Amino acid sequence: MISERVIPQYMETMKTFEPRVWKGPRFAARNIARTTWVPSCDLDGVNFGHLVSHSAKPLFDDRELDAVVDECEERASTTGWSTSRHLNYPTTDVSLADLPRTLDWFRNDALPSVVYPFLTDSYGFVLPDPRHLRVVDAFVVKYNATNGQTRLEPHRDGSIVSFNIALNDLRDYEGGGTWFEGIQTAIRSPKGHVLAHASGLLHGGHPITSGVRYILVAFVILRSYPNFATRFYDHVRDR
Ligand SMILES: O=C(O)CCC(=O)C(=O)O
Ligand SMILES: [Fe+2]
Repeated sequence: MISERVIPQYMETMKTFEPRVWKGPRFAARNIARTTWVPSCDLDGVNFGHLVSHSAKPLFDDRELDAVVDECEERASTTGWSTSRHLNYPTTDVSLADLPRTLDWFRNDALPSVVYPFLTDSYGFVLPDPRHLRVVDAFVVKYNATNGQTRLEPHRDGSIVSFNIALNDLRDYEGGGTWFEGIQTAIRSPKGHVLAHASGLLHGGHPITSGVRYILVAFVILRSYPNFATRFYDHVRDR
């Protein structure tokens, strides 16, 4: 059920997404409104926070997101979409490693100034300072109701925290969203919103019934924490 077991490669791939400069946050992370689900509980039954965290506002401009989709479609028009990058639960995707403009924006701006602060603020009960976080895989996923993949079956990612950035508008497709088995809900994320979750939660891509949905998905680990998938094990095992 765990989709990613190729952990040794993460030591190499994390270098691709390492910020060259650590910019300060764009917003004070504590001021980012968010909706949360799935309370975490430690063994004494104490809840320290929630395992799913969704920004209540867009954290990126349309211009930045449109540039990601444009570069991705431009690249896919020559080399095609990949459907074999993830072994057990493959998405139709393009790696950010193949999108130079997007990669530069992602590693040097989006991660250090927006997403990492959002994650450490959402998961302060387990994640330390943003500088310890490392993305090990990041890719643009396309769901297409008429020609291509429409869903992703429930699975668990092999990182510590996963997040996705919605790259297009909810009106561009029907259905869709990130499905969480534990709450029996698909969270439909408006353009620019960031949806983060403990990677080990059982989740999937809810089927779209019309249109096209684009998201940027990334898997995050802690630099120097070797046992990634089980970091949240006590929290996710029944969910
Ligand atoms: O479509 C989604 O919202 C989920 C995608 C996902 O879980 C993944 O790519 O690992
Ligand atoms: Fe996933």
